[in-house]
Amino acid sequence: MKARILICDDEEGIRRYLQKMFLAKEYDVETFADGTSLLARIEGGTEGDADILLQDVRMPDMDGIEVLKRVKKLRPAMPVVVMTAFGTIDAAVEAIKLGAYDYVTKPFPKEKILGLMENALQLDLLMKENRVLKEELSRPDIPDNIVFTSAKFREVYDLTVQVAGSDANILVLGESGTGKELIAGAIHVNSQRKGRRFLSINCAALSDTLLESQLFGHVRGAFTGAITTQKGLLEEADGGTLFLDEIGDVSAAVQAKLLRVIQEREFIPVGATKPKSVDIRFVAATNKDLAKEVAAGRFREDLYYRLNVITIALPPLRERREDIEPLAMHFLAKYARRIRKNIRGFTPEALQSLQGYRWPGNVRELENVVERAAILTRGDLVTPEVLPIRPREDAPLLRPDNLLVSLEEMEREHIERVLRQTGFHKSRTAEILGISRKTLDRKIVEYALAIPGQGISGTLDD
Ligand SMILES: Nc1ncnc2c1ncn2[C@@H]1O[C@H](COP(=O)(O)OP(=O)(O)OP(=O)(O)O)[C@@H](O)[C@H]1O
Repeated sequence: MKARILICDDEEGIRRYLQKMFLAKEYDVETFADGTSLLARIEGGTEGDADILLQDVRMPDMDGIEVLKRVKKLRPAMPVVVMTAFGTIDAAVEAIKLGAYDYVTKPFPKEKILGLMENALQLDLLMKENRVLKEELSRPDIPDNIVFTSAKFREVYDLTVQVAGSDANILVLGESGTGKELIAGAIHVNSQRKGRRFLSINCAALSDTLLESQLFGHVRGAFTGAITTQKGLLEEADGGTLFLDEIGDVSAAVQAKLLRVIQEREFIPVGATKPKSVDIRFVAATNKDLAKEVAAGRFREDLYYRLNVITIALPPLRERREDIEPLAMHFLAKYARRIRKNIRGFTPEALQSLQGYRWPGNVRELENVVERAAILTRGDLVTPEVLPIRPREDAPLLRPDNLLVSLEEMEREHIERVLRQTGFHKSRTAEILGISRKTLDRKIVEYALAIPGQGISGTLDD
């Protein structure tokens, strides 16, 4: 698709020169002789109908900087390149501060302006793609993908749909990997807010400072490294639903700030002075016993009551074994399709072994096990050999007494065992081991531990 360029300059000669040059490069071009007509065009247009603006900072009818400010307000994401005359470098600096992509000083060679515009358009395209990807990533598998046959889960699902419309905050409880995020997504799509955004954040995976800036956003210069103003998830999720995973891990300071958002429906971005108001439904989840955390003084009681207007408790997989087969078939179809293999199902022995296992990591562990099996299976049925679940793996490792191993080896084995037991849930593993998430990530890389679905860990990302 051709990019559409808006050009605003009071000199007719420049307008004609630029128009001819861009048309020759197959761009669509619209020209404007003053700020008023340019703003009228942008105001009347729709999002996405112009890709970039090339604007003179000197205008006959109004200050070019003022025009830029208004343009940025109307179309914050549209890249703007400003043209300045010799001796007006201050205006160029001001324009960049206000969010212009770059500037050129007149007179400019043709190649320079063409190159600059192409770069700006390229960057804009990347940013757009990035935004789409981010949205896709934050979207969980929703209803169609909730698989179950057990009466226990049916009860939970019915309750979910029933309370979804109420707009009350909801607390989802359940062991790691039981589908808490999936249920949060189902609450969102069954609510009035379904046209708006569903965003989620794992409160345990981030340091306090990072969590705060992710949630509340920050203004430029709020802390070292804050080179631009960044909107937080609260602002992004305005009108929609925000899923706070592992709420039980939030520090006292962030708990206080969250309480304020829920009570007053407003928050202050990090480094800002003025509050912003928001309308958000909160769905929080934890695998901790929050009531116990409250009793122990680690979680604010008032926040607990604000979040826990309604509770949905997800049963662990071992208490609803009827769901194992349909879930296994669902994941097998998903992963076989992804790797383009034709696998019909499981042999009776494989199925039996799936049904006999305790599933400490619940559905997430089952999904990982099936994904691995899909990769390793050669025929059209999954056999027990490719299922990395043996009753032995639940049992402690036995080793002849005379076989002495290093502390390191012990550490490696222990970390691996806990990872397995939690269904490769890193935050939970770190908690059990009494180390930070960061340390755990480092050790996973150091010991080259295999995380299902990720292969051998080579990065520090989750
Ligand atoms: N009933 C279900 N049907 C289909 N997929 C499911 C179901 N329950 C869970 N899953 C899948 O299992 C994985 C783990 O689920 P989810 O992330 O919702 O669990 P969670 O309880 O939020 O985990 P954690 O406490 O570790 O954050 C996801 O990939 C999810 O899609």
